[in-house]
Amino acid sequence: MATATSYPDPVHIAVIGGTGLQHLPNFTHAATLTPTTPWGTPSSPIHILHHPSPSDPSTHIPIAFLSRHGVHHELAPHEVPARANIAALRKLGVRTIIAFSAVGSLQEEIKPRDFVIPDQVIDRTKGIRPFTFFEGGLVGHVGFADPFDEGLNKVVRKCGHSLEGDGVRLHDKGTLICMEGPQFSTRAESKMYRSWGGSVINMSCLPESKLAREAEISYVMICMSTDYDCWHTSEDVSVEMVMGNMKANSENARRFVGAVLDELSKEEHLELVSAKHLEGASRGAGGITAKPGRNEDAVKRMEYMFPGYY
Ligand SMILES: CSC[C@H]1O[C@H](OP(=O)(O)O)[C@H](O)[C@@H]1O
Ligand SMILES: Nc1ncnc2[nH]cnc12
Repeated sequence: MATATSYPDPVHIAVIGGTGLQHLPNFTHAATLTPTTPWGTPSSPIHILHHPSPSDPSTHIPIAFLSRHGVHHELAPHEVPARANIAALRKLGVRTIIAFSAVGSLQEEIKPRDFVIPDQVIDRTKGIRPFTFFEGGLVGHVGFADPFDEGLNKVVRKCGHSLEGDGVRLHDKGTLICMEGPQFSTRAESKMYRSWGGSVINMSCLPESKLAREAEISYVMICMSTDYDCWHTSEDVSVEMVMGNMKANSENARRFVGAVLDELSKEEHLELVSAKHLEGASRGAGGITAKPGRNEDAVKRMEYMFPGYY
């Protein structure tokens, strides 16, 4: 059967898969989309998967899946077209993103293969990644005090804890350091991040989560620890170590994501996954540029996500 290349209905929930989580098997595949946005093409085709509705298994909830580093992990963290990814998801109707990431642990108690749901992030990227939709004649400033959606995080934590004792260990909170990479940190940097209160470290949360906020999409990140970076007495991080732990624990990672999708598909979470609480935030944020000063092309680009906003 030929794969559909379009999807007729809005899709509210997306999963962004990271290192070692390039597919979500065990879901019915409904369509493969290859959109182009004013910010380029996304990292990978977007797969629309059908998730059986918990209240009526004869119906389904569509889920969008995107592989952050490309289908074969060919995009380095600084090459991920985050604006195209987020814009394409928004255009599909996405209002909730469950992002997945392989992270280094900066704390003894966060052991390799443990899961962490961060509630804060420290930006250690270097400004070389395009990081905003608001530029070129349309200025906007959105709030980012709490980078991860607390309502969604509560649901994610509950799902993670429900799998505990079954191989899953979960830490409810944490400060994520997002570094530039692609090289791993020096030992001095790793120790400095610990002194800052960092819990885990990756190279992928930013600008992804900032752009999601600008796109009025709720965003959370499920992190899986793969190593102790290089501050610990154990062996220093390497790609082999990251991939080895990801592979060994990938079944738990998939079960975790599956449990979150099961829960979010319930009718009681409809309001939460529609991110009603973020609606209009970017209209106000972008209102700072007076109409006569708005650049036509910048406004046109934003029309892709927000028709009629500016
Ligand atoms: C392969 S180690 C470094 C790489 O792993 C993480 O990827 P992701 O967040 O997409 O799971 C980290 O952020 C780096 O991109
Ligand atoms: N130690 C580390 N530093 C940055 N990103 C990572 N992803 C997995 N382990 C990491």
